[in-house]
Amino acid sequence: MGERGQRIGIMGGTFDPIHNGHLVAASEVADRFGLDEVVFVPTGQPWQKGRQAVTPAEDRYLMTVIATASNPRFTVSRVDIDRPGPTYTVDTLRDLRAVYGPDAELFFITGADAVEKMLSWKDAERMFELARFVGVTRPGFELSSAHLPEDAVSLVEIPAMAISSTACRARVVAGKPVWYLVPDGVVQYIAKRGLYAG
Ligand SMILES: Nc1ncnc2c1ncn2[C@@H]1O[C@H](COP(=O)(O)OP(=O)(O)OP(=O)(O)O)[C@@H](O)[C@H]1O
Ligand SMILES: O=C(O)c1ccc[n+]([C@@H]2O[C@H](COP(=O)([O-])O)[C@@H](O)[C@H]2O)c1
Repeated sequence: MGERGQRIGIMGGTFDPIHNGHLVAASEVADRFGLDEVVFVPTGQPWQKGRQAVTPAEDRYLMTVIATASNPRFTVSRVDIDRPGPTYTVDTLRDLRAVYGPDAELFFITGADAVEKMLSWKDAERMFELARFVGVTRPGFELSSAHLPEDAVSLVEIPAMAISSTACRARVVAGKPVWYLVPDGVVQYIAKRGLYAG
């Protein structure tokens, strides 16, 4: 306390599994905004994902820890997986504000697909008051903030990573490699736990 407020990025996601697109997004925004830390926050129950079951939270959490362990500025928070019920970003931001204190500046990072849907998120108006939002480019999606409150979201172009968790899961089901799409330790964790094998 007493120091200048820390600049904290928040990278929320289902991370089923975490892939290099997530890591590049966090790294680029950290560089662009001079962030001190990026906290990766695996979701508890992602209520807007169109499928019934996601992989157990502990597996998604551990993959996120493995993927981020080598970067001194990346950390992982359990706030969303430890909170019962559907995951809402408005709650994530309240919880992380309590952790980092009133002086911290919070930057919530999302890809272009998430930016499209943001107005449908719970208490969106309140949510925009609790953090700055940063939307990053993603192949296959238009990045625009025209539908959002003015100045709520900053847009950032990042190197195009045509990777999705859906495609990674489908590759594992089909017996294809996910090397170099996800970090090495995550490839090994998926194999060790037999995730996505069908
Ligand atoms: N390749 C990518 N480039 C930029 N942003 C991405 C990329 N993949 C995911 N994101 C962003 O990361 C956040 C978390 O994404 P999520 O965990 O849902 O991954 P996903 O690949 O979109 O998953 P799925 O294919 O299962 O829907 C979202 O804000 C999403 O827009
Ligand atoms: O707050 C909401 O209502 C809300 C609705 C959909 C997604 N989110 C958050 O957006 C982030 C990316 O979500 P997803 O579903 O693309 O993995 C993650 O942190 C989610 O908790 C939040």
